[in-house]
Amino acid sequence: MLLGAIADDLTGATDLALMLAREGMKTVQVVGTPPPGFDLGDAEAVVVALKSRTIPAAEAVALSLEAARALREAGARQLIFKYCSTFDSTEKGNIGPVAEALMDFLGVPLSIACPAFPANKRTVYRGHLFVGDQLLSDSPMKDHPLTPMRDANLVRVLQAQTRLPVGLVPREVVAKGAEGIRAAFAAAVAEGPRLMIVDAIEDDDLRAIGAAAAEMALVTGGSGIAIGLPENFRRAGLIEGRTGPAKLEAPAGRPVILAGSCSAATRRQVAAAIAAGLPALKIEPLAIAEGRETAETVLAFIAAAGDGPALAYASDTPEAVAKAQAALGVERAGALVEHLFAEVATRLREKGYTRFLVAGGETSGAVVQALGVPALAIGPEIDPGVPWTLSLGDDRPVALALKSGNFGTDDFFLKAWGLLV
Ligand SMILES: Nc1ncnc2c1ncn2[C@@H]1O[C@H](COP(=O)(O)OP(=O)(O)OP(=O)(O)O)[C@@H](O)[C@H]1O
Ligand SMILES: O=C(O)[C@@H](O)C(=O)CO
Repeated sequence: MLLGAIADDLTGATDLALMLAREGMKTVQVVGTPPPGFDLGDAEAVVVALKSRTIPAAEAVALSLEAARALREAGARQLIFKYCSTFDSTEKGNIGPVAEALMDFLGVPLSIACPAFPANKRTVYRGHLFVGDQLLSDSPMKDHPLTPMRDANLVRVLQAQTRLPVGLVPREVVAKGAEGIRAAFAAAVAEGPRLMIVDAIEDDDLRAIGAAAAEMALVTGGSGIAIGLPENFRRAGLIEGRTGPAKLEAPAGRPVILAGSCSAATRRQVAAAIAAGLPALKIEPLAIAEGRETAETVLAFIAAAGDGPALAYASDTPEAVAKAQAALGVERAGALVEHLFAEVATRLREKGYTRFLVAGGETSGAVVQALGVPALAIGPEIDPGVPWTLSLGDDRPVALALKSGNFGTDDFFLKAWGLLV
């Protein structure tokens, strides 16, 4: 094992694991910190998926340190702390506190922070994060229920979360390539900044940053920050070049789509699936609360839908979500949907369903936890940031596509199945 990663949510971990696999590392994703002796096979990279994005900072730090210790003990020479490409955090954290604690743990003088993921239109320029053509603070992320992002200046955002001085490696330095970036890192160590936001607007920037960070014990960022790291190990003769699988051999069984994400991309995907004639059942939190919608009603719908994938979705407009939240409370509205999907997924597996496409990070977390999946092998890319995966270490394996809310093209729910054999 060469590279260890700690991701602050499940779909983010899958996103990173795909990046590492695509760039040629044998990669395994584990759900939570693996216990001592956990069989990691011949993995060269291991991504630990935590659920630490919005929990209290002290808890996020403790969980991340536990994962870091396990990864180091398993042999990791370099660690990645993976967070969202939209830098999802609050004034208190958890990006700053976790990065700081991991630097202390590893005893390193300098680390970097770069959420850029150009394939999904997240770029950093002069320290400012863009989502497509908009500054982060003008994007829909400004209204996120848990981590509203109202400042696009990442130096300022990160500085509010850490005692360590935060600096910037601007694009004109990144454009000089690995040598130039390495010189900027050396200057920072001499001058005082300990955490550097690094500009990146295209994959070549990230590859140069990766090469410059070959000796850095900790890097932090979105999945894009990993794009250039496998090449360092390849150059050192520690891994062989190889490309990931084009298709995934999924266990025989029926398919289903469970969408608990209300993000704009997911809502477009739901609309496209309905327009294409997929059997679709809309689930409303109020109907669950009043007992009108239950696991039985959802299972009956899915069973009646035939052999192709049926869609059960709670995805709704911001207005409808706000209404449900006003009636039930934010937490209860979310929990009702998550628990229902978790129960439906468990019972579907008992009925022989083996192919699950789940939309939404929290929703995926609830489903994977309910299915008791300990680890995931990474299969082919459906869209940037979303692979098919195969559950590992359980006796009834399932194929899972765990989609971050805002990832994927509009026809994602339709085209994903073509990558399974
Ligand atoms: N109609 C609804 N009303 C209120 N809450 C809902 C509704 N539908 C889903 N939810 C809840 O909203 C939350 C959506 O979070 P989730 O992380 O699954 O999706 P996302 O935020 O789009 O994805 P990601 O975290 O990957 O960006 C879940 O807790 C889900 O149960
Ligand atoms: O980086 C991203 O955007 C995703 O992997 C993610 O973490 C979404 O929650």
